[in-house]
Amino acid sequence: MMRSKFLSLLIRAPSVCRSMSTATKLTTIDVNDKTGIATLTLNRSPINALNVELLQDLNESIKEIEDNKSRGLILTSSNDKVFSAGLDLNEMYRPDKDRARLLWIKLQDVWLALYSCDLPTAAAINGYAPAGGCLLATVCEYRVMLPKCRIGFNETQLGIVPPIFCMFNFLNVLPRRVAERSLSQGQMFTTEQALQIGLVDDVVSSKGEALDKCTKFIDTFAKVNPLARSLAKQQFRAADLQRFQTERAKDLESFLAFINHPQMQEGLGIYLNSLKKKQQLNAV
Ligand SMILES: CCCC/C=C/CC(=O)SCCNC(=O)CCNC(=O)[C@H](O)C(C)(C)COP(=O)(O)OP(=O)(O)OC[C@H]1O[C@@H](n2cnc3c(N)ncnc32)[C@H](O)[C@@H]1OP(=O)(O)O
Repeated sequence: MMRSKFLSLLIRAPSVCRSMSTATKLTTIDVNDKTGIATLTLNRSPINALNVELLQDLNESIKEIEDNKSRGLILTSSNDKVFSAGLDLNEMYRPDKDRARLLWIKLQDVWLALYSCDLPTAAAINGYAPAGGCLLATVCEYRVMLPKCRIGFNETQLGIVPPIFCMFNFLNVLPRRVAERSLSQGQMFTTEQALQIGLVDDVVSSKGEALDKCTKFIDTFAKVNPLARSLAKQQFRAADLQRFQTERAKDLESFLAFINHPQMQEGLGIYLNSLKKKQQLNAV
């Protein structure tokens, strides 16, 4: 009797979240003790622009989640309007050479860690997700997004060639023709358009609902053997991973050559200024 009462209490116990990361990090990890799923939150104010430190913390957090044998990983943002603004343009404009190199290496590392992650991954896209933001969302296996946001690889609009790993992500999610066209045009999709073309799997009205949907997605694997699931995923991604490793060094050198080009620097300066001007206009 006592035992069954104890068991029923256990079953009914509310889910408890444990935080795994230290407060000094630009990411936080909360593990739901009931589901065993880890929520990894981007937490770099104001817009989760990906600088060296945020990418470093992301890498460490992904590793921590894998090492702690979580059942799945949900990626989201603490900002209620922006998932991630993509790469921190200040790291690319008039760059410090060593930091720029590090930035790209860390971005490659994050992509690799998520693309080859053993766990099921899902993105709760609770805000805008341009460029690097779209990369983080589309490297995951499932996406749910809030209305009135935008997502896409806008690189070519900025005169930037999207790296091959953007292509790998899109080809996993979109038909080839749509992937090629949207990458080469630098298209940004509204939430509704993203749902229509399959760039996101679902649309919900709150972050809480988005996290619930991601949990449900991860739960669809509950009865699947984890090793078989993980190896099946690796099998699908092996050719991309192989090509990435072959081209990784070249990809880094292209990025460095690209951002050090005077024309590119001029364009970046104008773009950064236009983003700041937008705020000045809003204040008038
Ligand atoms: C081979 C080379 C490959 C290189 C690949 C690059 C991939 C990339 O990721 S490039 C980055 C592309 N990102 C963007 O184009 C996003 C630009 N930003 C926006 O569209 C908007 O900021 C937003 C929709 C994300 C958010 O809008 P919101 O109104 O909430 O905020 P803002 O007032 O626009 O911005 C606040 C603040 O942040 C500055 N900022 C915005 N984006 C970036 C960024 N990516 N890097 C650095 N800084 C950024 C913006 O200028 C404002 O700054 P101030 O407060 O100083 O005015």
